[in-house]
Amino acid sequence: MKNAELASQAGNGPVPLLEIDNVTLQYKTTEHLVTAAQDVSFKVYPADRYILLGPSGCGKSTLLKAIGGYMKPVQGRILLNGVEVREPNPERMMVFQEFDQLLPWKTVRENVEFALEASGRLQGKAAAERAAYYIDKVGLAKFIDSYPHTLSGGMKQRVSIARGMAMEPAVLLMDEPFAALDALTRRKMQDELLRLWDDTRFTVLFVTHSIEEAIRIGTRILLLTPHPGQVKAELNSIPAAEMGSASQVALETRINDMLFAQH
Ligand SMILES: Nc1ncnc2c1ncn2[C@@H]1O[C@H](COP(=O)(O)OP(=O)(O)OP(=O)(O)O)[C@@H](O)[C@H]1O
Repeated sequence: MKNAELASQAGNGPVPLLEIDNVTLQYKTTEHLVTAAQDVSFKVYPADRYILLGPSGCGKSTLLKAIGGYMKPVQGRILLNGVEVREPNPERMMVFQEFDQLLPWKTVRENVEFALEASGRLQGKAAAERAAYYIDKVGLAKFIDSYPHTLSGGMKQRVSIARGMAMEPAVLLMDEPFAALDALTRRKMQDELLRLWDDTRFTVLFVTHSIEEAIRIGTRILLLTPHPGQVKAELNSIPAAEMGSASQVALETRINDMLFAQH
């Protein structure tokens, strides 16, 4: 039996899927030691849409990299299902902001299949079927045999999301995935992500510096202080039906005040 199940049976309440426990992250360059995040703790539960929100340079991407297993904490631990994260793994798939995450010489279908096969997740017919399923989910069935250079930025980003979701990771890590899109496409992609989530209830950890995006996408929002990032607060977002209402404005104002408060 897994540790998480044991803890749950011991009556310790809901068990986090992901636990960031007192984590400090640093970069060592030849001249400097940069502390990107300091003593950060938070917990992500299954089916959370968990947002890391904070000003530029507060260490959001660095935290995501460490959760992805690309960087080791100098202090603290990162646990997925009770097991310490030590290296990258398909259980923690990343989707980045850049549009050039796809292999240009492979079609949409081949890009998604390749990730499944190279990671050892699925092979052959099973990989092809899984790829087609998620490409359809992101509305690109008609473009399954197209090459990336023939797609718009938003479409390429959809392929990256399909590729991440096709791995059916324990947690999908998204680093400002819509930041480089125009406002209209960005809004459409946000709605699409929420529709996908309604369908499959995956767990997502999403980095943004847009307060509006955090409220729209998130169920819970972690506010980080300016560099080096420390936890300022953790807030619940509002239900989708309240977007555009006075409660959205109130939450935006509250977050804004907290992010720009001096203490
Ligand atoms: N490879 C690196 N080497 C040295 N310092 C780095 C490196 N990457 C990031 N940093 C520093 O770590 C700090 C946190 O950077 P990070 O990219 O995690 O912030 P962020 O909150 O994601 O910012 P943004 O919203 O602008 O993307 C910054 O001070 C940055 O300069």
